[in-house]
Amino acid sequence: MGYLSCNAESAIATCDPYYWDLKRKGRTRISKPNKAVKIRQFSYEELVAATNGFSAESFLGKGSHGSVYKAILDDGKLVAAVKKTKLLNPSTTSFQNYHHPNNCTNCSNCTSPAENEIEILSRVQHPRLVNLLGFCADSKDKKLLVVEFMPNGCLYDILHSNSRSPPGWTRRVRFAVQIAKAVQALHSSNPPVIHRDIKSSNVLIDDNWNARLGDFGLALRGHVEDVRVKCTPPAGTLGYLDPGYLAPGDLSTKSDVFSFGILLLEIISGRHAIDVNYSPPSVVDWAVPLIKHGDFSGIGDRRIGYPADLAVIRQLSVLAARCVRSSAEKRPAMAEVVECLKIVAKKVHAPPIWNSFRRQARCVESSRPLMKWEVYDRSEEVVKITKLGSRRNSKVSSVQGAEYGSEAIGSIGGPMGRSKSVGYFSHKKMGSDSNLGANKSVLARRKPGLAVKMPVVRLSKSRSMGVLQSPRLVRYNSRGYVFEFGGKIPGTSTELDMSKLVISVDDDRSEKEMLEKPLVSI
Ligand SMILES: Nc1ncnc2c1ncn2[C@@H]1O[C@H](COP(=O)(O)OP(=O)(O)OP(=O)(O)O)[C@@H](O)[C@H]1O
Repeated sequence: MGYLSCNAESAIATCDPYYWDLKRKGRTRISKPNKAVKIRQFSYEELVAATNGFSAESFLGKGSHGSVYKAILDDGKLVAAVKKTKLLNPSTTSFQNYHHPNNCTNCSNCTSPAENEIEILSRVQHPRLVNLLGFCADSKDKKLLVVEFMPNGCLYDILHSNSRSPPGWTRRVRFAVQIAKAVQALHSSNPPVIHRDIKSSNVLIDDNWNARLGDFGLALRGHVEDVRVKCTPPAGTLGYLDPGYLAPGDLSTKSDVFSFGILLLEIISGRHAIDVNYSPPSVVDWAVPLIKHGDFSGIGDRRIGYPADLAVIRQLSVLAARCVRSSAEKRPAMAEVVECLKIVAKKVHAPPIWNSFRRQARCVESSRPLMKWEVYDRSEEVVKITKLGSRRNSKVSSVQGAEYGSEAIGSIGGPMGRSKSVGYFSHKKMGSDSNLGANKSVLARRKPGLAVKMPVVRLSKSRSMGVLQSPRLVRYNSRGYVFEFGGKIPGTSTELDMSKLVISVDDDRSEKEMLEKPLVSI
């Protein structure tokens, strides 16, 4: 995507330099000025050798400022990414357009994105950033950046690629928390750093599948009085850019909050920031009216269905809507965004017993209206946990009521009804002799055309209790398969009737793995 620039050199930028947000909240702890991080200086020859002469095999991708290559350094002990900026055309480069008349060395108009990135990343390091390892200057004194290598691509590809299954809610929320923490770290550093280009293609995924914020070519570090901040014209990526950031003086940390809000909408919906296939094309113009009307069901990514706790979508959507408010002052600070997301993360994480089978389940009451992407008929929708003489089973019911009592989505308005999650069962509550005489429907995501292999559903507790097999395929549509199966676990006396329980599988494994391995292992 292109960069937007406008000439407004005289205004003064603000980036909450006096920490008004923190002071207003009674938190006056101000971090010490960031010390310079020790970074390494590489020789050009070293990088040429490490990238095999910047070969096609080492090529990782191309951005608006240049190309990125994989580099193997230190006899294979260090794998890094080398960012090689292209030769700059003075007529098209924004920083050249705004060249400071005095040719100062302190102004971002007079430094290249690579120099800017080195300047900032040599001061700020954080586990959620793509950190700088070193740099190098070529024979023409053009800077090359050496940054941490991110082997799992960028969030943009993960969200929008058709060739892999989209991430589930747990992973999406985890990414959102990690990106928010990265932005918060920038905003709370001293002096603050405003990234100005938060977008899914600048979020890279490390070898542990953690999200890292990268690409500091447009970032600004400084206080209101700094020449660098005062002279820098607006920039960013269309679709993510704060509409109120029209002159240098409009800049604040809240511009990043806006871009983060767009990114959050993208994470929730799987929609591009701008997509002409939608009306309106802008994700914010599309999503905010839906959120205002409480139509959270229309926001979630249709490819993955619902999270176990529907409050997850509601809370994410409301937070995103707050981030993209047109009035910058009304947007939350990133510290607040992080706190909100941590709460959502607790909801999206199932308790340990359910984590063990890495999927989420939900019961749906018959009174709830059908959601747009649900694949089962209303006739199958009646879900009830019935007590059949077991004290243990009654606990299961009451646990659900207690968990959801304060979080009834239906009370927010809109088409979402109150839902109950079987994800809140614990093996203690089920007891050692629980019986799952069950009729269940299991919905698994599945690509059309793949042969169906019937899953084995293991039912056990802390120890394996039995195996429920031979599920019956009820139907298939483009969203997946619905299985219905029943049976009793051997050696049990009480019965928990989970008739018409609907389990939607939110599983990050591949489709193949998901069908070949047991769907449910309690
Ligand atoms: N540290 C890294 N490790 C692995 N791949 C990277 C790394 N940094 C960038 N890449 C890859 O290189 C490509 C170009 O990245 P770059 O940051 O230059 O541009 P971009 O963010 O895609 O676009 P723009 O410059 O317009 O923001 C991207 O596809 C990205 O996946």
